Amino acid sequence: MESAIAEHLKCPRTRHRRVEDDYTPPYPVWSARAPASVKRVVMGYFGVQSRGAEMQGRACATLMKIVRDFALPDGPGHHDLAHYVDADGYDNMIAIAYWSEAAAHERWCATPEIDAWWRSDDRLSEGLGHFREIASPRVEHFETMFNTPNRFEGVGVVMGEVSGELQEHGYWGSMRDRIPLSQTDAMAPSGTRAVIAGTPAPGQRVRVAGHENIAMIRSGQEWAETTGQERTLYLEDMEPVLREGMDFLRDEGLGIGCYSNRYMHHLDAAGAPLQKSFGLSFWRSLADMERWAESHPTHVAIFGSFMRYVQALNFQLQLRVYHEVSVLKADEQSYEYINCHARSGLMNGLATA
Ligand code: HEM
Repeated sequence: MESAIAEHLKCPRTRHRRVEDDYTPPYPVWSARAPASVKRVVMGYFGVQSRGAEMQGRACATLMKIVRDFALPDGPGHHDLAHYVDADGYDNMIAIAYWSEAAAHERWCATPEIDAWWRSDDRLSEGLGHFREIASPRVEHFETMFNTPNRFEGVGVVMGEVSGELQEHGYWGSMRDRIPLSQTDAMAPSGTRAVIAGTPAPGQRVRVAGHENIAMIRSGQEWAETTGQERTLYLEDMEPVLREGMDFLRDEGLGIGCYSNRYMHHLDAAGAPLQKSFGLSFWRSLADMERWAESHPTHVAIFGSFMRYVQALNFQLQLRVYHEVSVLKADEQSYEYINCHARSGLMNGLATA
C-alpha cells in the first residue's frame, strides 16, 4: 500500500491527513501516475449545443470535425465523446480531450485552421452553440482514483503509469488527502466568477473568468461488464439514486456552491451510447463538494450501496468506478461560450437579465 501522493510530489507537511498512519482502507483502489517530467496536464471540454432533432445532424457533424482536428500535430493523447440533455432541453455533445503537456495544447489551439474556425463569425450564425471549458491543472492540483488498476479513464489514460494500492480512500475527506497541494494548503476559494467578454445569452461570444480554487470533478461509472445480481443492483438500485443526485445538482446546485453539473453518457465514435456515464461538475470550493458528497441523501445512499456490494460480491466487482478531481487556480481555467444559452456551463447564474 502506498500514499496517493507520488514520491516526487511529497513535501514537508503543514497540514495533516484525516487518518492515522496505520489506517487500512476497506477495499483496493489505484491512482494514475505520471512521470516526474509531467508538470501540467489539460482537460479540455469541447462542446456543441443544439436544440431539436432537426439540428442534431449538424451538431454531430461539428463534433466529428472537432475530433478530426484532434489528429493534427500536438493534438490530445486521449479523448471521449459524451452527450446529455440539459435542464433547458438543449442537446450538448462534448468531446473531452486530455493532454499530458499544457504547451502542446497551446500549440494545438494556435494551429491556424483550428484558431480560425473558432474565431469565425460563422460560429454565431449556424444555429449551434459552441463552448470550450479548459482546465489545465498543475500536477500538485489534482488526483485520480480507479477501482481497477489496469483500465484507466480520462486523464489517467495520458498519465501513463499506475500506483500501488492507495492508503487514502474509503473515508470522507480522503479526496482532499489525495491532492498533493493539501499537504500545505486548505485550498479555500477566493474571488468570484466574472463575465470578461460578451453577455451570457444566445448570439454572443462570452468569456468567463474562474476564481481561485474552483473544484472540478469527473466521476464515472461503467456497467458494461456487470451481469446478474450486480447489474440489477446497479441499474435498478444505484443508478436511479445517482440520477436523482445529479438532477438535484443540475437544478438546485447553485444554492450549495455547485456552479454546473452535467450527468453525461458516453458515445462511441459513431455516436451510439455506451454503458458508461459520468457526472461532471464545477464547484465554488472543494469544501462545498465534500459537503454534498458526505451529506446529500443521494450520494450517501450510493456510497452505502457501493460499500455493501463490494463486500457482498467479495471485492469482485465488475462495475468500474473512477474519478478525477482538480482544484483549479484562476490561471488554470478558461471558459468560452459562443451562441450558447445563458445557463450553459460556468455562465450558469451569471446572467443579469
Ligand atoms: C455510481 C456512482 C457513484 C458511486 C458508486 C460513488 C461511490 C463513492 C464512494 C464509494 C466514494 C468513496 C471512495 C473512496 O474514498 O474509496 C465516493 C467518494 C466521492 N464521491 Fe462518489 N460515487 C458515485 C458517483 C459520484 C458522482 C457522480 C459524484 C459527483 C459528481 C461523486 C462525488 C464524490 C466525491 C466528491 C467523493 C469524495 C468524498 C471525500 O473523499 O470526501 N460521486 N463516492
